[in-house]
Amino acid sequence: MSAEGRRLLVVEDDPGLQSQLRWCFEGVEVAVAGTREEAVAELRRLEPQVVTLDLGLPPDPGGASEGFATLREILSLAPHTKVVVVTGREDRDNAVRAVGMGAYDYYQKPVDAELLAFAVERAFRLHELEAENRRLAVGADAAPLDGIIAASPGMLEVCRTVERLAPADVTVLVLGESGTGKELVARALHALSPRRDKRFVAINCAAIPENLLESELFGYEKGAFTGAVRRTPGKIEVADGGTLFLDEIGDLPLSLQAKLLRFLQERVVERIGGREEIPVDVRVVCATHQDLRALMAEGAFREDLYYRVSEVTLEIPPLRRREGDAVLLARAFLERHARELGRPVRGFSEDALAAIEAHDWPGNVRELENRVKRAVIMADGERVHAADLQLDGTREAEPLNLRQVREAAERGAILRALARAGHNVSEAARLLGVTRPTLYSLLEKHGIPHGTQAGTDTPGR
Ligand SMILES: Nc1ncnc2c1ncn2[C@@H]1O[C@H](COP(=O)(O)OP(=O)(O)OP(=O)(O)O)[C@@H](O)[C@H]1O
Repeated sequence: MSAEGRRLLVVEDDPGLQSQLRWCFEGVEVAVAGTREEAVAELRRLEPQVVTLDLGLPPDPGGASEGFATLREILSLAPHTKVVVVTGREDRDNAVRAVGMGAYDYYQKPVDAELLAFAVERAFRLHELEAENRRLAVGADAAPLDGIIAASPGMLEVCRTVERLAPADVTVLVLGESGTGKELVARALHALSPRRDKRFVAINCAAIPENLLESELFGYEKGAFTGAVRRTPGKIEVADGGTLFLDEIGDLPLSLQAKLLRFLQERVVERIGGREEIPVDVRVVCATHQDLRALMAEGAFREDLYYRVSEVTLEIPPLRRREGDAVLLARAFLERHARELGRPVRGFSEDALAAIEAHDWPGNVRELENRVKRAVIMADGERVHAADLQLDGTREAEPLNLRQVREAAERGAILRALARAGHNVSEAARLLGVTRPTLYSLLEKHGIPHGTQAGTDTPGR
């Protein structure tokens, strides 16, 4: 916001002081308000970074009740605003109370324009610094391991185990419900290992049909089957020197279980249609949300393979059993998505926080992230409410001004068009009835990411 310049709102009912203060701040756009209603209207219109607020406003010019009410309203609508309260000479108690309520500073009358200008200058500078810090802090949240947000004892223990296991080449089996962060843990094992500069190759055994899975894993020679037009290395080979992450190992068909077991024992692969044994040095990490012991009992999972892949097992607790993590994660996702989507959303209402804590999160962190992302798009004001998360509770957020409502509507329309157009910008522009360059500048304006998406088999991140 500060990129558009410094804006100051002077809330003062004395006409003499009003005209004096209007002109004493250089390089600052100034608006003046004489009452609480005017102040809130100007706050919505101007979006000032700094407000000077005379606590003695009508109908209580001798007291401070109206000033306090105004302060409360300003800080609830625009919490990052720096408010400098201006009080009578004898009124230090109220000044201190105002600071306790969240005002940035106080200034006692009689007004010395030069001194007040200093206080206002400091407030602008602090606002700019804080805005910069907020920008930098996004994503650098409590991170016991790079990329993993956690504070609960259960997850911190997982992180400590990851640190201990990462340097060793042991095969790790990561267990946990869907969406608990198993892939994230596998990536952390890679990132903290000496293999970090080589590739992390992920393959989801449940997502690929059996006949394709074999060629995906082991590769093939030219002419090995119809359509095999050129020699293609498999994922295992591609991961040479790095880490191979086999997700949903419980879904690996029995025929491939035998082949994988052979690879784990002998550390060589043979491409389909090939004769050569190719030595491959990979660290294998597997994951599943299934009960492998039950699968073994049914004969659906080989016992010898189980013992190979589970040299060490690591259990990721479900989100409902991580005390305090849901709110921590929700805050981090809100900051991240608000920034990426360019939405003016700053936090959660009380009812939203209560709902986040009360919810069972059957889809774990993935469900939480999806709900927060959706809420960031849907929220009308600065706060996300329980209703935006589609959790219980229905209190409506109050938008700051019409510009914010318009921007939210504009952004919503763009996101829907992009989704409908499969992220094809030309097609989305056509759906929206604007030119491609116009859409590009709108994407920039709203900070909506566009362009290619990262794959899962990029070299270690
Ligand atoms: N502790 C965490 N901190 C930050 N992000 C997390 C955390 N746990 C999970 N995530 C995010 O949640 C999403 C789901 O995580 P991930 O894909 O690792 O789960 P998974 O257990 O492998 O899921 P599945 O079993 O469905 O494959 C990802 O976007 C991941 O980045």
